[in-house]
Amino acid sequence: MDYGQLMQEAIEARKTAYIPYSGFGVGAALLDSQGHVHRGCNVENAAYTPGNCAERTAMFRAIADGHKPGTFQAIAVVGDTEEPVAPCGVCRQVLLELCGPDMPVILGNLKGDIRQTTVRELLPYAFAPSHLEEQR
Ligand SMILES: O=c1ccn([C@H]2C[C@H](O)[C@@H](CO)O2)c(=O)[nH]1
Ligand SMILES: [Zn+2]
Repeated sequence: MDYGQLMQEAIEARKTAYIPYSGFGVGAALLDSQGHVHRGCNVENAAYTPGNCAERTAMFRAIADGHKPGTFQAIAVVGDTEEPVAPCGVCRQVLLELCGPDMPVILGNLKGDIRQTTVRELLPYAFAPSHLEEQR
């Protein structure tokens, strides 16, 4: 599966977004170590705060299906945006935890613009799991 195909999966995932409040649909597609895709969409809530982003839906779905942190190959994310969609800060932190700093992140929009980056580029100087193990 190439990144173009992964983006197509994200575009499909976006169609299931539950977005009664923002109207802003996002889709994500996470590629696992076996080449299988885990789709995610954003899921909103009347109380707003409980809403979940597409990226986290895809990651949590894969973890719940038994995949281990650090074993994923790439994630594609898409929104109907002028520029390739920008993941929120919370998702960047979860991407670091579950996908690691070097994993490719493919950002896109419905016009077909693509931006390839990494988790490290999206979250520099990050607070990381390893910091909890440091002793003084
Ligand atoms: O990368 C992003 C950015 C935003 N959203 C969602 C959160 C909310 O449901 C809506 C508007 O912020 O879009 C995502 O799912 N992923
Ligand atoms: Zn997010």
